[in-house]
Amino acid sequence: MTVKIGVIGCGAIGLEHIKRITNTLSGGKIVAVNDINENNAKKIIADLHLDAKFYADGHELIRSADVDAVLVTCWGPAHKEFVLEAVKQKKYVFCEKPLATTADDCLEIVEEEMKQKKHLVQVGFMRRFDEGYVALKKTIDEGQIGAPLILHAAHRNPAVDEKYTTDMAINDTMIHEIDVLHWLLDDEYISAQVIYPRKTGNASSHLADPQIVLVETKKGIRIDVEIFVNCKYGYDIKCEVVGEDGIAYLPEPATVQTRQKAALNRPILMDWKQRFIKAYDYEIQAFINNINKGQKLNGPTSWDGYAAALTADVCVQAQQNPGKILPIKMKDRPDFYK
Ligand SMILES: NC(=O)C1=CN([C@@H]2O[C@H](COP(=O)(O)OP(=O)(O)OC[C@H]3O[C@@H](n4cnc5c(N)ncnc54)[C@H](O)[C@@H]3O)[C@@H](O)[C@H]2O)C=CC1
Ligand SMILES: O=C1[C@H](O)[C@H](O)[C@@H](O)[C@H](O)[C@H]1O
Repeated sequence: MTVKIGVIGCGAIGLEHIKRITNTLSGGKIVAVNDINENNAKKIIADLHLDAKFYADGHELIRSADVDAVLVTCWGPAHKEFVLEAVKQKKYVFCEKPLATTADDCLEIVEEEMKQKKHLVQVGFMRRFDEGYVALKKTIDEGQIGAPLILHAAHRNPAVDEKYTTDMAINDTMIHEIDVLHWLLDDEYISAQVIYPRKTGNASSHLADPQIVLVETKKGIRIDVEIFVNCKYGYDIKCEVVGEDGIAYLPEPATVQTRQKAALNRPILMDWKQRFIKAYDYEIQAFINNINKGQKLNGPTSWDGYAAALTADVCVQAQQNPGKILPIKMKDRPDFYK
């Protein structure tokens, strides 16, 4: 069977996913696209020679009998309405992070999905599908470094534009660490604290950059996440887990090392689209395969979307109260999501 897919939001990542489904992955076909920028959406249909229909209304796309599953890749504040509609129509939906912009909105989606008694939602936290993070989790789960005690992480972008704001460092950027680290450690967060080092001269006047977020987990693990979105040198993601018997590191992307002109060189990626390109492929292929085989979705769920949004909400409050340690109080996970 081929999964007939409709895409809502044909911007940067929407186009990436349309290309991968059309040219790289198997079992899926783009049959419908929507975007408030109609011309851009129609240009993608033409440029990629898609056998797809443009829908002026995302909700109509979701309700169409020609669409089996929906990709929500539009602007974050518009995610909730489309995910909720898809769930109500009993359609599978892959929603790029964030699931919704507030924890309460995520809970509305959780409630609706439980009402449907079927796992219909996968959230685009692709690092859980990244080979490096999967290998790092295997090392930890096998006890190779003993009990994890401390985790150091860094999320560095070469630069961001003027529209990027201090809170986006949490709810747009660090949200990846928020989701992947508690999955990696099989643990839950209990508090968050934000501190601000000396500001880089390469950041806009309105933006606090870099930032350090300190998180404690239920097991007592202490996590520090550096977010530095104007680091200039590259798109660089770090994760170091300090255990009682050793240390484990997130593998660096495979790049060729050269020795020339009295220097040792290894290129560093500059673009998130390249750094996690296989993880994006794996997450979307898993979504398609599970639908095709009638299997339960095995990616991040609506509940994971809620957990990330709630943690991000507290981290944003911690940004506004520098140095203050704020509690993270998560609702109990329903059996439906265990
Ligand atoms: N998983 C990942 O690594 C990444 C995830 N993202 C997420 O994907 C989403 C989109 O990000 P980008 O593609 O970078 O943004 P973008 O701004 O390039 O594209 C967003 C598209 O959505 C359209 N749009 C906005 N509101 C809409 C609405 N109500 N209905 C239909 N279309 C609408 C815009 O016209 C635009 O074409 C965001 O939630 C972002 O957080 C973005 C980059 C990487
Ligand atoms: O989701 C993303 C990208 O994947 C990058 O990891 C972040 O740096 C970026 O801010 C965000 O849009």
